[in-house]
Amino acid sequence: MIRFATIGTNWITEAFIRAAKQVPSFHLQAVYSRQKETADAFAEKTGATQTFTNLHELAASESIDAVYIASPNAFHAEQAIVLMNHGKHVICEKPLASNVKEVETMIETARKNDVVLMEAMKTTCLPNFQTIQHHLPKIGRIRRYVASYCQYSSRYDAFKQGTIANAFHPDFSSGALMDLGVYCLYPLVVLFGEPKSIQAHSVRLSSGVDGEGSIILDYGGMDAVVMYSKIANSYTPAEIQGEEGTIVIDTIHTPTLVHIHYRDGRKEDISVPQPHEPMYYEALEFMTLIERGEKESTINSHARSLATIKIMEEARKQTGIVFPADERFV
Ligand SMILES: NC(=O)C1=CN([C@@H]2O[C@H](COP(=O)(O)OP(=O)(O)OC[C@H]3O[C@@H](n4cnc5c(N)ncnc54)[C@H](OP(=O)(O)O)[C@@H]3O)[C@@H](O)[C@H]2O)C=CC1
Ligand SMILES: O=C1CO[C@H](CO)[C@@H](O)[C@@H]1O
Repeated sequence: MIRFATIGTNWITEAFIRAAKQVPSFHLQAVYSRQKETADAFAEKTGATQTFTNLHELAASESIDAVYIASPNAFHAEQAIVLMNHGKHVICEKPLASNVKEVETMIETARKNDVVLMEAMKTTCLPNFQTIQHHLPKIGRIRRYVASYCQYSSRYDAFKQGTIANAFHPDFSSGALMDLGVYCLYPLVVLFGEPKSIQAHSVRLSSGVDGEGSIILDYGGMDAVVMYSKIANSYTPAEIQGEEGTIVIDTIHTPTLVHIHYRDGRKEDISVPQPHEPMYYEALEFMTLIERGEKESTINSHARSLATIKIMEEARKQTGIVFPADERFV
C-alpha cells in the first residue's frame, strides 16, 4: 500500500484521485489545502482521513509515502523540494516547474534523497502513445511532427473583463505554453529527443503571459511545428509525417484514435484499447516505480522533463515572457 497525500483542491486533483484509486496499491491518506475548511471538505469528498494546512507538517508526517502536487506551476519546485527532503516520493503536475533552474534543483533533490520524482505528463504513459512509438518505423524517414493544443479558456472571458485568474498570471508561471504547449512538446521530446534549435512566436496578453503561440523546432532533416492557445480553439489532429506514411493522432494530449495513412493508399488503424481514465496510466507508472524501488521513470524521465523545460524556457526567452519565479533561487 502506498499512502498518498495531495496538494491542490481543484478538479484535476479529484480526477487524479479517481484514476489512482483504480490502482490496487493506492491509498488516499491525506489532503492538503491552505485553508482548513477547504481541506476538510475535500477530504470528505475524496475519502481522505487526514488533512494538512502546513506543508512542513505534511512533509514530516510518518503516515505519508508519496504526494501528488497540483498547485499552480510557480509552487511546484518549492513544494516538491520540501517534500523530497523529507523522503516523500513526488508525482508533480505538468509542467514540472517554472524554468530549467527549478527542474534541475528538483532532480538533484530527488537523487540526493533517493526518492521518485515524476512529471505527471499523462500523454506519454497512455497505451495509445506507446503504440505510436511501436509503429513509428513503419512510416519511413520522418520529416515532420505537427501537434496543437488550442482550447479557449473558460477563464478568458473574465480576463477580458479585467479579472486575471491564476491561469493567466505570470506570478503563477502560467500561460498557453506552460499550460497547453507542454502537451505538444513532451511527446515530441520522447519521440525525437532535443531539437538543434527552435524559433518561437507568441501573442502576449496584457498580464505578460502568452495567450497563444507557435514553435518551429529544427531536428536536422526533420522539423516539428507545435501550436498552442488559451484564446482560440483548434480541431486539427496531430501528425507525424514520414516518407512512407503519416501517423494521424486524434488529439496529442490524449491519443485515442491513431491511424497510419500509407503513401500507397492503405490505411491502418493502430489504436489499442485504453479502458482506464487517462490519469490511471501515469499513476500506475509512478506507483510501480515506488514498489520496485526504482527512482526514475524511463517514460517520463528526468532527462525528458529537463529537455522539455529547456525548450519552453528558450521559447519564453525568444518571446519575452518572464515569470517572477525566474528571478528566485530555489
Ligand atoms: N493533467 C491535467 O489534465 C491537468 C493539469 N493541471 C495542472 O495542475 C496544476 C494546477 O492547475 P489548476 O488547478 O488550474 O490551478 P489553480 O490555480 O486552480 O490552483 C490549484 C490549487 O492550488 C492551490 N492554490 C491556488 N492558488 C494558490 C496560491 N496563490 N498559492 C498557493 N496555492 C494556491 C488551491 O488549493 P487550496 O486552495 O486548497 O490550497 C488550488 O485548488 C497546474 O500545474 C496545471 O498545469 C491542471 C488541469 C488539468
Ligand atoms: O492540463 C490541462 C488540460 O486540460 C485543461 C483544460 O481542460 C488545462 O487547462 C489543463 O491545465
